[in-house]
Amino acid sequence: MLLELHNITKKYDDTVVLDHVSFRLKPGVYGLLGANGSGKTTLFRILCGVMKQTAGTITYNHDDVQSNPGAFRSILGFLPQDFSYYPDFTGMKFMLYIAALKGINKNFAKKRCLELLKLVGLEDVKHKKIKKYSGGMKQRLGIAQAMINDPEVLILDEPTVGLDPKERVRFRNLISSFSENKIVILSTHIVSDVEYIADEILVLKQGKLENRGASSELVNTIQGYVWESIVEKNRLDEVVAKHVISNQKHEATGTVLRIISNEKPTHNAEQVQPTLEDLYLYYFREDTEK
Ligand SMILES: Nc1ncnc2c1ncn2[C@@H]1O[C@H](COP(=O)(O)OP(=O)(O)OP(=O)(O)O)[C@@H](O)[C@H]1O
Repeated sequence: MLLELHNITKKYDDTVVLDHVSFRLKPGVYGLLGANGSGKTTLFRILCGVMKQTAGTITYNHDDVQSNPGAFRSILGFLPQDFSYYPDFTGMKFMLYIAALKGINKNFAKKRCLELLKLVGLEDVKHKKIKKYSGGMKQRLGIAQAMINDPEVLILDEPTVGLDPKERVRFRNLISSFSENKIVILSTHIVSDVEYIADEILVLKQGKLENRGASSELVNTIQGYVWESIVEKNRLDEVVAKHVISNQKHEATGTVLRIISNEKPTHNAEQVQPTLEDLYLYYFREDTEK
């Protein structure tokens, strides 16, 4: 299994939204990390054949996927960001409906849908209407429908948006358990979603693949740029205004600031070990300030 993007470029009129994005993915979990508007959804839509790139090619096992879209679609599972559920359908009916759309044999479909609903923890509510499901339950149904054809490539666009921390953890565990011998690509701007489960993180910034690597490798690239400093109350506003602040904690002696800066930001600042959250702020400081 080898998915390769070669110089994928997408323009809307004169605006370049994806700029020569190239990467090769073998089985594993990949976190596509980017601020809002960095091009994640556009990239996924192109990968899934919903949209055509302006230039570049995509190959799967060295075959051009767009010259035989049916073949690629049959091994692809997709959970779009704006996935629409039919609120009056039950979970089971919805799964059977998706199975029918994918042309799965009726007898097999029932067995497969039950199996998947069980796997995502919706067995007990399979005959309940989706409008009664919580956000987390809907997302779990979303992943179940994306898995219906036992895909080799699974694409999940911001699957954890709107989930509470407990559901997020559950969702992450689910993805890990599904990921064996699959290429799973998951986009998010929530760092903790990918920090633990992604084998590799792809950082997309303003349409360009800025960096890729294991979380620890990427974090090492900002070694020396993360600081902690105790700042007295009367200087707090000034320091906060001048720097990218990753965290603020009020203590009796003053405020402890975690600061992202190429240079020592205050006289008493001390270097600390960076985290992936710091890396995100380092890459997307302009985007997050907007
Ligand atoms: N149909 C369109 N016409 C023009 N510009 C578009 C169109 N669709 C998206 N864009 C622009 O392309 C850029 C990338 O959008 P995209 O939705 O791919 O980003 P994203 O990383 O998925 O962001 P988000 O996390 O907000 O969904 C944005 O600047 C967006 O405004």
